[in-house]
Amino acid sequence: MTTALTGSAVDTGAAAQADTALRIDGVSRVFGAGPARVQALDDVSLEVRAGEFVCLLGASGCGKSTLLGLVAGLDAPSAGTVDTTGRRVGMMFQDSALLPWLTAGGNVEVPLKLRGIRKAERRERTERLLSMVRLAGMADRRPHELSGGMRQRVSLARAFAQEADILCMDEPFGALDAMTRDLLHDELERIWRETGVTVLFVTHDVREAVRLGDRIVLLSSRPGRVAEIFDVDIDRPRRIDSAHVAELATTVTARLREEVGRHGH
Ligand SMILES: Nc1ncnc2c1ncn2[C@@H]1O[C@H](COP(=O)(O)OP(=O)(O)OP(=O)(O)O)[C@@H](O)[C@H]1O
Repeated sequence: MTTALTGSAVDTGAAAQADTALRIDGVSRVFGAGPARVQALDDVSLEVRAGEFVCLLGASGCGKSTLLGLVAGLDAPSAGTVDTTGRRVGMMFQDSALLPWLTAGGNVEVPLKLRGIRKAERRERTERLLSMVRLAGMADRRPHELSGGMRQRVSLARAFAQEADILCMDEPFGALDAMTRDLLHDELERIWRETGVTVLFVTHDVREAVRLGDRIVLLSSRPGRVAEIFDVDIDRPRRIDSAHVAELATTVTARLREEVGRHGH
């Protein structure tokens, strides 16, 4: 496994199976011991199809980021297995985490550089990635010269520069205003459809999960378990303020409330 500032590339070497991109089987994760012991995840199982967009939804502290870290190979389960079927895994975080001394283009180039791609090709790919997130011509700007939304676009371009088959996204738009977030949902959906990447997207925003996901995996808290899986049977492209999205969001929210109530949060 190689771990870089921008994320990680993991290849488990397991036999790739045509349609299953990710198999999580009986996964538990315990942190600490004695009175400080926290069971973050308990017996989580989930299969994700290649090209599927799965949203992990749950209350704060239910283990969403822990599960993502296990898939990305940044952490190991206490029990159970995570099989990424030989596929490359990439990461994108809430904080754009751009390197301030590099330009937007320089930041996007980092994963390409780490993979030993030559300069001319790096430049070409970076330009393509920046236009994909509608930042063509911005390659020479430094992060402080960009708005929050633009920085997150650069981060999105850098995430796609990892050329991952499975992209783990940990609340990537959580800190953005609603309008910018809306635009980035559109961009992400478009790029996801163009690239066919498998996405595992963590959020605690129900509407965002319904807007983006093919399926929504609702996790319960303490310990994190799969409480329910919702199929999102709404035509794309979706609008976050559409009646269909609102209707399913109401159902999911009610179920989420039930889970939160059960644990006295
Ligand atoms: N390295 C660690 N050491 C000890 N406890 C940890 C560690 N990482 C996570 N935890 C605990 O495991 C539980 C799950 O944390 P995690 O960050 O995965 O939740 P989350 O659902 O992503 O939360 P949020 O939505 O607030 O980001 C929490 O109780 C957290 O305190």
